[in-house]
Amino acid sequence: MTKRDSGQNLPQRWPSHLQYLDALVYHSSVPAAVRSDIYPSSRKTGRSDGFIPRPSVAIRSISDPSHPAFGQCGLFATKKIAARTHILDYLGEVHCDDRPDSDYDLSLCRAQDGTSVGVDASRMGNEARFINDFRGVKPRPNAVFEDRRTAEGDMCMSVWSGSEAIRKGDEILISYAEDRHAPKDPYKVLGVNKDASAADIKKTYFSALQLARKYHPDTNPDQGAKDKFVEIQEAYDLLKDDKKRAAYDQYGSAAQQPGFNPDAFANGRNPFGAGGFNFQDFSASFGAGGRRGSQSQIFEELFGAFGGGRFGGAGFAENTRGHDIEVSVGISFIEACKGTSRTINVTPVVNCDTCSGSGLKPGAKRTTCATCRGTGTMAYILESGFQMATTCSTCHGTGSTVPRGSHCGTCGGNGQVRTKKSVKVDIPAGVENGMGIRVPNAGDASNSGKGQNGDLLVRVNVASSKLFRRQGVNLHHEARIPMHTALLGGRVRVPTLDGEVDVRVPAGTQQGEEMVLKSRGVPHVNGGDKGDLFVQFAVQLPRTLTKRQREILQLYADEVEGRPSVSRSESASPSSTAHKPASESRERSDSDDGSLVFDFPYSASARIPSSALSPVTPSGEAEAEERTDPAPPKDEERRRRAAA
Ligand SMILES: C[S@@+](CC[C@H](N)C(=O)[O-])C[C@H]1O[C@@H](n2cnc3c(N)ncnc32)[C@H](O)[C@@H]1O
Repeated sequence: MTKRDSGQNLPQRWPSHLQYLDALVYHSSVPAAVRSDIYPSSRKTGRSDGFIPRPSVAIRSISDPSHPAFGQCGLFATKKIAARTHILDYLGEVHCDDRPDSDYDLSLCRAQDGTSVGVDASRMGNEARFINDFRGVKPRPNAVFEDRRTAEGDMCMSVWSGSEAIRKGDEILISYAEDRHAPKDPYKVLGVNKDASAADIKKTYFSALQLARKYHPDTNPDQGAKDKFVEIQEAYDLLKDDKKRAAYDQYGSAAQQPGFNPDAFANGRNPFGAGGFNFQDFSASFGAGGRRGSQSQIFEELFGAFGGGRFGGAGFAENTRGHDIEVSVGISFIEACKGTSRTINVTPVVNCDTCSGSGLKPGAKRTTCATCRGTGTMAYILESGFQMATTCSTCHGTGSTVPRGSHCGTCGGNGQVRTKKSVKVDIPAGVENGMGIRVPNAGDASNSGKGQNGDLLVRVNVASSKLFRRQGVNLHHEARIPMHTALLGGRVRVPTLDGEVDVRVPAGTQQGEEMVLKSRGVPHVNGGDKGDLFVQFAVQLPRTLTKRQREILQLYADEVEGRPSVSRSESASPSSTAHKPASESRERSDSDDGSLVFDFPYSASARIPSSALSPVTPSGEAEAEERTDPAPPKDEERRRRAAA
């Protein structure tokens, strides 16, 4: 079974467009050989044995603006989870194709033939897909990934609590930067010292051959044994080659990745070239070239600022840069049109003032990091098949750790703390809903304390307006005018961004006709001319009429329809022009069917002359230059309507 019955027992907040899984699903990109390697049971149905019907977790929205995944979701403990406890499996689509755009693509394992196998939960998965990375949220993760074989022998990635219990209500946070599939330390695998001679290594290898044979796939069908055999072989292959060994000694496991270029690595560039890393940058949406580096930079879409780790999408250079902080601000429609500013409170990671970022008590010294052996980097494999080095999560790229008892009392040895800061953000006129502003360097300090700060990314939510509808830089306003103003002409008060103006309504204005108030719209966000304000007339018909109004209109109707109206005209107002016999006040014309009809009683011009539209106002003046009308009814059509 791969999917729950739709709508049944789905976790709360499970997105309706995603398929919920009970077990891993195998994508067609997984070759048969790899499939039998990682999925020997080939069960068609049935649960993965790691599935817990009601995991002790719940998906919740992240409502804290200082959380780097603000606005997204995270996974939280609904009850206390004891230390080193299996929480749930990371389920999704097992695949071997490239998924560089997926933020939910985890490295599952490397098949025996070296094929990189991923599990992608972007389209389907379970609660585990909502687990966020710890960086920018907490100083350390409280959960770990552990790849394992299920009872049936299928490969699977599980999430376990770490060395401490997870409290009820805590967010489950993991480090996506570690790669459990990176090659292991070859010295440790063979059990030799770092300074062992080539002869010693060879000797150890051959004496370990006995052990290796025990693990040879031909003699031991167990998958764990196969892995062990490959491990020993790979360790020896590396250490027997002087060049490879020297590179490993210098750069750690990153040097074991295909295509590794030590020169590029040494220069701080991506040592594996550009291929495969689909690192997105914020695209400057307004005007060519963007404005990165200016005080505030506009970008069209916020992307997950999640950098590095198991998921595709980040480049090597990102490792030295601090995390971006994402926040949202709400502004009014008018503020968006005219520009505004906001002071935003953030709590970025900064270097500790007490120890100047060293993490040490005065006089104490750091020791070489045991995890990365001082390189500050760890390797991991992208689903694209490329591999990359990333910051060591133990020493955060510094290559060293603080000995017990030597920690700085303020930062606890991290060298960094979170601090409250207020950042003034200028929001330019013309900003549209959902756009973002980048404030360079206002994000977290880099893990190593040496790289560039991350940025502050401010998403702007613009409230809608009751008066205006916005289309790009143009505004639209519906001006309601009474029937008599439409018929006889008059004035209407129209709101603009700079206050109300009086606009002259020409006699004979039709429902839906528009006039344009030039340059009364919104400025382009990157400068340039303002748009226009389109005023559309909505003619309001009275719902009730007085007796006198009814009589006047009846006279009008009689005239239009060519009926004699003698008796009624006696009771109508003597001043009314409608008293005149229809034949005197109206041109007559013959209809197609031979009956007599009267033309519409005033001249409805298709275009209102601009002179007629010049508004006169004490508070402002708007020049209406153009007008677009619905096609005027043809004579024939008018006659038909009148006859009807
Ligand atoms: C596996 S998903 C985690 C679940 C995600 N928050 C959601 O609601 O679907 C990974 C994505 O979450 C976001 N994310 C998770 N942890 C983050 C962190 N520490 N900093 C920034 N973004 C993070 C990034 O957008 C990343 O691409």
